[in-house]
Amino acid sequence: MAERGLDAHLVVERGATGTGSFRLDLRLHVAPGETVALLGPNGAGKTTALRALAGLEALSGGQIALNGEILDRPGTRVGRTRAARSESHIDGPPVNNPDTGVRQSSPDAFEQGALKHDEAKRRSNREGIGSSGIRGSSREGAPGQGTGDARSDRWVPPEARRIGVVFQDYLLFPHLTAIDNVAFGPRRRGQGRAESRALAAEWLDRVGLAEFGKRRPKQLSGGQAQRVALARALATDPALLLLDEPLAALDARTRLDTRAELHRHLAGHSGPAIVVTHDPVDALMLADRLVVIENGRAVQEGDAESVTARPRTDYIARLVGLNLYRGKAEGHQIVVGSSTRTASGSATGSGSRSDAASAEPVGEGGAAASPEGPVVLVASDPLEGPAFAAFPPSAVALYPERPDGSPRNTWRATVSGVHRHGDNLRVQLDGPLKAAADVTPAAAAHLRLEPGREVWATVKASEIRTYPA
Ligand SMILES: Nc1ncnc2c1ncn2[C@@H]1O[C@H](COP(=O)(O)OP(=O)(O)OP(=O)(O)O)[C@@H](O)[C@H]1O
Repeated sequence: MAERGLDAHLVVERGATGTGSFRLDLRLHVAPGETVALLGPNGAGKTTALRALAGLEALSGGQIALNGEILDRPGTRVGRTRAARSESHIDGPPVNNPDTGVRQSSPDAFEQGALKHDEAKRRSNREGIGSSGIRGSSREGAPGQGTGDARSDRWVPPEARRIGVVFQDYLLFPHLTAIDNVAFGPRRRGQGRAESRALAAEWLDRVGLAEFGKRRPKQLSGGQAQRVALARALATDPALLLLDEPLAALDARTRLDTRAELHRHLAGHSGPAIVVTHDPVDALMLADRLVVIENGRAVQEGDAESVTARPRTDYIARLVGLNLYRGKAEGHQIVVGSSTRTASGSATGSGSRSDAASAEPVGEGGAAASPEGPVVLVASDPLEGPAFAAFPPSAVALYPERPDGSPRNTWRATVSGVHRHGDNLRVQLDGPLKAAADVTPAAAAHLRLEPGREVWATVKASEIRTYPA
């Protein structure tokens, strides 16, 4: 039986474009009713992944299956057809796809995109892609049946994919009213005008905008426009919902309300959903599972609790606000650092560790390996082998002099930067263990914290979390 939900292996390769090359290689399995957050730094490939799923960018390899139907699968005879269709989607104004809500900045851009898309379709048809967009004869295998290396090339164009997309800038058609924006998708899918408008009215009501149907996008607030965009995506009853930074353009207050509402709608959506976000709070609130991507690959995935409790890369550590180091654990000790020299004033409990394994600390603020050598941290929980050690900036205490009766982890550090962090100040520390520490403004004044100032830093063993690397 065909697998329900999304089952995708997205491989997108971009050759050198003057700014270097990029390869996305990402496996995504999203169950019906499940929401996955795609998180990652700028340029990680999140938008590329969404575009590939929506059909705006052709895969170079792998395949996309939605409820068992293959939407994109480059075959072994990749030739002009794929090149032609990818070129038509990547360049110029993005392809207009009213069903999926693809970006367009003006009616002109909309028309140009539509024309370009029509031309691409004509070209595809000439080259053997039928109106369903599925290329391949029975000789090449039935739909959905992979045949190992001799795979058939299959492609379902964006407008034929049952996918709803909400982009961060809402992408409503500016010349259409809210209700016509929402009705556009059902209309395109062949429903009558009255029926489409009735459905649109129902969806506007569901997102709390029953009274706003006659307004044009520029007469709506950011939060309202976002809700119209969501209604528009949901009105087509999509099998897959894609949301690209759905809350990014909203102010803090609207964001809070809209997030809660979006969460409700996602809970009511029976298909798989993917939310791209930079914001860990959005990810934690909206998603059942997080997939963190860096450089086009998944570096960590799991539920919010496991990812935030045990970050495995510097990016995730920053996201959740932890100091993170990679090293080698020997019982309660974990050796972090890149050379074998022990820095004076490093964490107590460290002798000269000439046997220390080379280890690479990853630290808050992009810390590199300490040039001063390894540091031995002492943690409450014992562990053996390659390990991560993590602690929050709030666990670091700073002193002008070495404190008496020091906790197990005490080291001398130099302040390299100070900036506001909520009600406190976040202090970047250089030295044998690069770290971030949070202090109150009063403590910062008392310690006269400024770049170049030498201080003593401590962390209790019970505050250091260790886990296998
Ligand atoms: N049309 C394009 N042509 C060539 N390279 C591109 C194109 N669009 C994006 N890229 C490159 O592909 C890589 C992935 O970009 P993508 O937009 O998917 O990242 P992202 O994770 O969504 O980033 P952000 O968070 O900044 O939106 C980047 O290196 C980017 O420079």
